Amino acid sequence: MTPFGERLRTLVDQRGALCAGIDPHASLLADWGLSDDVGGLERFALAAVEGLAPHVSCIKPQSAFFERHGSRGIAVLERVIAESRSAGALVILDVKRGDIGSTSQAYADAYLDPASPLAADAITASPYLGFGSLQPMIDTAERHGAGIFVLALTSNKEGPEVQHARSGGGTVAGVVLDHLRTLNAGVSPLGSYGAVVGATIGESEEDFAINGPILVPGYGAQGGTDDDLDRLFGGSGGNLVIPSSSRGLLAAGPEPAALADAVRRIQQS
Ligand SMILES: O=c1ccn([C@@H]2O[C@H](COP(=O)(O)O)[C@@H](O)[C@H]2O)c(=O)[nH]1
Repeated sequence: MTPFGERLRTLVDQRGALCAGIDPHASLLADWGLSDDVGGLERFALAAVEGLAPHVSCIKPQSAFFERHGSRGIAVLERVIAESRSAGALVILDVKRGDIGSTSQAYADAYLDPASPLAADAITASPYLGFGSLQPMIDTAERHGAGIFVLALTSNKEGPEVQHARSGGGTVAGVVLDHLRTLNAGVSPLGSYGAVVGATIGESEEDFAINGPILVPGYGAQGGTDDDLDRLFGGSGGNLVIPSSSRGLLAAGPEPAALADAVRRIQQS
């Protein structure tokens, strides 16, 4: 399998960098006139895939909103992954997994091994049990040409307590970025190991040049703007910045054509 970073680079050149999040909040189901049950979830998620997946490089389903509907919700997530990929998008499954190494392997088997029904092109992962605890995920991603986006500076206001803490000469987030830089070193056209950096983090002195993708949630509903993207990442050449919007796009539904228009408006802005 072609490595994730290379597949992402190619697709962004064709479709632009925007990532569309599929977060079936109960309030959005209500806004779309759907019931907060697995039937409503399925109609919501598949309409979102139809309107968004043919037009963006990445679809990012938020696993939690499917898990809250139990096993039938997970079955809908499997369809979202399969149908988004059929529409040509790469799927970044937002599961933020992280655990001791032996359990990390089980997460890797679930989400990164193509033999699994939940396999995605990439996942989000938490390094806060120590970056080395992610090694089974990294090895599995390497074997199957998948990607991993590791939380560095998250978009929520509580993140700095941990992520700005000092470790060695820099911050904890800086250590995470250093690990990613090392993993991606020398890879062309782009490494497969990305960072998650929120559009809402304000000023930052971190070095974001990791030769890999930077997934930027917080764009749209949380207040992040194009100016924030320019300010934070304008100078970090070699990266690929992937802004991700969920509620901001989904508010345009339920018509798939209206969702597609919302994508076009952002892509042209
Ligand atoms: O730092 C982070 C990491 C992940 N997220 C996730 O992204 C979406 C954001 O949804 P919006 O509706 O566009 O606000 C959501 O799934 C979060 O869990 C994040 O927001 N910040």
